[in-house]
Amino acid sequence: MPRIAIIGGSGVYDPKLLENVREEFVSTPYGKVRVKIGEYGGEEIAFLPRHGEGHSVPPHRINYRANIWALHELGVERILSTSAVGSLNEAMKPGDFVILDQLMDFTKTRHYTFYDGEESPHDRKFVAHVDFTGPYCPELRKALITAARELGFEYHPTGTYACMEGPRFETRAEIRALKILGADVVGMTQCPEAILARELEMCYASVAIVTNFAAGISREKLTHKEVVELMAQKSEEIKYLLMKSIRYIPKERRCGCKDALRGATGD
Ligand SMILES: O=P(O)(O)O[C@H]1O[C@H](CO)[C@@H](O)[C@H]1O
Ligand SMILES: Nc1nc2[nH]cnc2c(=O)[nH]1
Repeated sequence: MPRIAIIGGSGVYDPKLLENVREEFVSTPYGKVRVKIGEYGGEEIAFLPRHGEGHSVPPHRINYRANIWALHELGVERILSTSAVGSLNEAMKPGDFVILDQLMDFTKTRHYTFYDGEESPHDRKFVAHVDFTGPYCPELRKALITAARELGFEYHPTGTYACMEGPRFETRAEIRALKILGADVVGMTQCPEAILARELEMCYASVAIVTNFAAGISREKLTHKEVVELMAQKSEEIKYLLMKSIRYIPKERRCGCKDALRGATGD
């Protein structure tokens, strides 16, 4: 049973670090999910490409609830993810790694919760308001930071991610506004992915890889091609970072993630 999962974002479509990979189809109340499960470092790791194998699913159409529910069904407690981002912070350059610690949600049409009361398509029919002060697991963040430092990568131990609806990139005015609001990087997939993991009391952290300066800061036209190309250039480093991080994840969970529902339901 995999305790740890990796969710691969743009440019991360196959679990290069896993061996003896098998596929499991997990039925969830939100649909079926195909998950790869392999071995690394003597333990089972699950892998899920959030955009599908051939990047066929755009960010606003990803079935985040099915994905996170499926990993929970498999027994996953800890999720590491990658996210390709644009940078609003001149100190965060293309190719840099940012271990996210905060996010802001500007998405519009997504499904943000498992807790729809009586309408929930499962037996968790209660109302829940989870604390999300710190959206990322401190223990997973520490593992990513330690690994990035030891590997000698260009990394930033904190960063605020603004999640936009997409699939278009931003206007110059939107980036100007996000910078005033304190965002460091911008993407399209951390919400509701991070929220849903917390709602199922799973630990979640994301390593953002800066692929470009954001609209109005970059002198070039923004292209998804550039995003995927840079992610391809970074694929070995990303693999080493994930492999090393996994070794630093404590066996015992001492973070608050595992008790996220305590007090959230009013009982
Ligand atoms: O966040 P990931 O999945 O890395 O994908 C990023 O890359 C795409 C834009 O090129 C968007 O989907 C953005 O969210
Ligand atoms: N929203 C958004 N996502 C990205 N992913 C990679 N670059 C970008 C960007 O500039 N904006």
